[in-house]
Amino acid sequence: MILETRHVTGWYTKHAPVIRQVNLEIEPGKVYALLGANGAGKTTLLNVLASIHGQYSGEVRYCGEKLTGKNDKRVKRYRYFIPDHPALFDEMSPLAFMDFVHRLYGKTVDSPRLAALCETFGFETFLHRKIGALSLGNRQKTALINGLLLECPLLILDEPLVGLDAVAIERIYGELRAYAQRGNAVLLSTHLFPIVSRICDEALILHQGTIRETVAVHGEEQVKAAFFRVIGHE
Ligand SMILES: Nc1ncnc2c1ncn2[C@@H]1O[C@H](COP(=O)(O)OP(=O)(O)OP(=O)(O)O)[C@@H](O)[C@H]1O
Repeated sequence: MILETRHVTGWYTKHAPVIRQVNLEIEPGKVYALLGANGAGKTTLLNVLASIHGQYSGEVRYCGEKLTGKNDKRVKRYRYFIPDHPALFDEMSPLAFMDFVHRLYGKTVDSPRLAALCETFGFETFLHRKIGALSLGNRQKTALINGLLLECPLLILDEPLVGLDAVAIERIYGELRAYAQRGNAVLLSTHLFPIVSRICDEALILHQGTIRETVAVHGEEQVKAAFFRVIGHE
């Protein structure tokens, strides 16, 4: 098991939890979708799993190792997290940023793989520009390419398609599927059913802070129906 949680309850204000009793099992080889209405608690849960939000009770374990809370340095062995608005350094180039993050993770950039990913995402010409001058989509590509290159056992993505063009969306579908097939796992939050039906094996439906249902994905309509049934809408 790459990631396992037991009874995770998280809050911003004590006595007012926004996620409750979350039990998850993330296995290698699979892509998972985290679905939920606005305010369901998706970002909070992903932040807890990534060891960015420390106000929680219960257990978060990566490969059997229990996290101690916020900023547990050991998580770098296990996960890379791309938030919905990734914090990048505007003065750096994407290449310098990737190099910097790889060093934090005790790794070096795999140049041939970087070249291949740049070609996949049409990113070659942006690699040496200033991040601060990049478009929204190209900033997102910087974070995504970096995450794919780091190849941590778990890649966590909060709404990964924001800002991407149609070509990049098709390409990221392929890259994320391949990422899991290499023995890793992907956990992504989304509001978009096409990504779920195209690349996800399981959908975790979060409603009012609780995982109400975990469904094996067999198609867009099936996931949509499960989602609306859980959240109580047609
Ligand atoms: N920094 C914060 N301080 C206090 N409350 C917060 C904070 N961030 C989120 N919340 C609250 O926690 C709850 C869950 O929010 P969260 O952002 O995790 O939901 P979400 O499912 O990611 O929503 P969305 O789909 O809109 O991005 C909401 O009620 C929100 O108002």
